[in-house]
Amino acid sequence: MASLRFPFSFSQTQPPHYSRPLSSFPVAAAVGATAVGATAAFAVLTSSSSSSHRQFLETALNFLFSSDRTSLPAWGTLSLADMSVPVVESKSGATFPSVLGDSQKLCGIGLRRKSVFGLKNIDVYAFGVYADDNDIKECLAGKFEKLSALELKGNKEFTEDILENDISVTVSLQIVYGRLSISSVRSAFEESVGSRLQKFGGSDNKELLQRFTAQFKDEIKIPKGSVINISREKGYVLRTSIDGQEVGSIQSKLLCKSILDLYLGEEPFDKQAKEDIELNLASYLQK
Ligand SMILES: CCCCCCCCCCCC(=O)O
Repeated sequence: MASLRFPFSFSQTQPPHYSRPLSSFPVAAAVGATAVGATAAFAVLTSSSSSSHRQFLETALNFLFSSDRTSLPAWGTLSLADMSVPVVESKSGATFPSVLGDSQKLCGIGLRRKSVFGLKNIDVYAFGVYADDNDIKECLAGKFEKLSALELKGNKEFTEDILENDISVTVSLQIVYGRLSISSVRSAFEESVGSRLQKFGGSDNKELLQRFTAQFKDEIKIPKGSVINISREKGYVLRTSIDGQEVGSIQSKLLCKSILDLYLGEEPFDKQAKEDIELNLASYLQK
């Protein structure tokens, strides 16, 4: 039988490692558990089937029982973003801040693996998806607020509305493969974004794809640790920056949807990441 371990070895200075970290649901469970007693938290912890959720819950509990904590957040409103701890994608070691800019909260992280010459899979980049919770609420609360976060997870209409609507979202790619050239970044985008442009917009979008990939100019270096941020901003403006330097912006609803579809669509690069992201986005409607 598992034993109760309080406090966990949580350090405020060292970012916690999660392989699959960010479900508001277990955090909410942890917060709730504080109110009803550690026994309930223990029950949730020991019955959690997924080791990542278990890990995440442990961290949440650490936070709650940490001596550094000065005040308890309101019932059910705690998310990792509120804890302001960076999140580490455990397989690659890539670290993601829990909040981007003023208002975008980290909703989930994942890993993009790609097969090379059909032979072996390499880990190319880790990614984090950020969204503005107020935007989500403004756009989608009217339609979905009666459904629980768990009911919304996997709900096709909800996912479709996230892809389609003018909601601020950023996908942050952190390169983990050490020998990446900018031309391979261009061709990877050509393949993945190209297939989505075709799926949603038909075959007549070569020029749009070319405008997007042309942002990744030959002189740009992309060593391990480089960060490519791709943001959908208000008015369906897709802004791209590399290591904090803007490389271009393109106003196109179709392009925005095609990029987000890579991570949240029917065939996402990382299925578990998509689930975590959806659950967190859905939880914003409940707050
Ligand atoms: C050797 C493999 C090279 C792959 C480079 C991918 C770099 C970024 C591409 C982003 C879009 C995608 O993941 O398809």
